[in-house]
Amino acid sequence: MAPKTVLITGCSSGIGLALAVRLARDKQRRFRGRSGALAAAAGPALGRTLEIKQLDVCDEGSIRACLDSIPGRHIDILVSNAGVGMAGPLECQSLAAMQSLMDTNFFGLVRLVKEVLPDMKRRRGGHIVVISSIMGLQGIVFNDIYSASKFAVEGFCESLVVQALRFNVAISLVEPGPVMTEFEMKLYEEAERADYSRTDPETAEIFTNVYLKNSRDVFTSLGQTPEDIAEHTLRVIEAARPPFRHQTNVAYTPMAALKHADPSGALITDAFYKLVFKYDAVLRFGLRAIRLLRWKAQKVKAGVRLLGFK
Ligand SMILES: NC(=O)C1=CN([C@@H]2O[C@H](COP(=O)(O)OP(=O)(O)OC[C@H]3O[C@@H](n4cnc5c(N)ncnc54)[C@H](OP(=O)(O)O)[C@@H]3O)[C@@H](O)[C@H]2O)C=CC1
Ligand SMILES: CC1=C(/C=C/C(C)=C/C=C/C(C)=C/C=O)C(C)(C)CCC1
Repeated sequence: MAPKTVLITGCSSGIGLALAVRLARDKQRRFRGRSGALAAAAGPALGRTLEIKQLDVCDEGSIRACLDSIPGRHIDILVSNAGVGMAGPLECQSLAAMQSLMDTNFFGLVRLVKEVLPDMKRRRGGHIVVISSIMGLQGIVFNDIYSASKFAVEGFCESLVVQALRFNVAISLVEPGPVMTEFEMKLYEEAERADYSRTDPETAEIFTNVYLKNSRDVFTSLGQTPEDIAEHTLRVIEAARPPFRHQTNVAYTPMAALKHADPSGALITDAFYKLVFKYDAVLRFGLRAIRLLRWKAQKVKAGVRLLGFK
């Protein structure tokens, strides 16, 4: 099988970086890629199965220049990963910042697909893999704009997939829950800088003392590594019949199921309300228990390695 050309956006850190490194180091050398800035992590794969390119998903010219530099503009797999986060009370966020987030997370994908899909349709083959989020299926308190951007991504792909299939082009949405990357750190840094005088004291208190505190615990207890997401994405890429949706974190599957179990929306809204405002002690206890179990599991794994079993 000839190696496949993969274009991954947003490779300077996090999921994009882990995926680019994973594909470039594929033992069977099935992938050839061009991506963002990641020379340091690429090691010996650089220049052989990995090439680095500048690409701004908010700039059509930059996308076109990147594609034009690829022989025959031939891309087998596009991984649309570039994205930014935003969390906090709506009143504290400027419209310009919201529009910029939509421009990256949603229109960035649209710009890429507009450039790549016609070539894939002509060739009657290709795969567009989109790093969406569990928040593209269910909103989470104080993530109003970010979640809206991922809902837009999901709606766009859901509409497009049927037409694409007619041309033998697959579309897949990868839907991670929390992942431990710079994404999380950037959110906390922004929260430190935010001007909470733009909202009422009660909302500010809920965001900083309830949401942010629990969110940190959620990331440490339920968060996946970017390498985990790279493995999940690889499985989606390798599949003989790629799934349209793929959730990476089983802890979040009940959340999405609850939404669809009750079309009125009462079940899921009520569950979230209670988790945030009523049973937060239970939530914290549960998260602590999960952290402890994960820590124990790591120790066991390390012990097994030490004994030479792996
Ligand atoms: N971390 C998480 O908890 C989750 C993340 N996701 C999604 O995963 C994707 C990757 O995020 P993650 O790895 O966590 O975060 P990181 O912040 O580590 O990585 C984001 C990447 O996107 C790039 N990027 C941002 N804007 C642009 C742009 N205009 N053009 C090109 N590249 C850009 C960044 O590059 P640079 O900084 O150089 O601009 C960076 O390489 C995002 O789409 C995010 O929404 C989904 C679920 C959970
Ligand atoms: C589950 C849960 C919470 C937080 C979830 C978070 C913080 C999820 C983050 C997901 C991300 C970052 C997805 C990125 O695309 C709360 C509201 C604290 C309390 C209620 C239960």
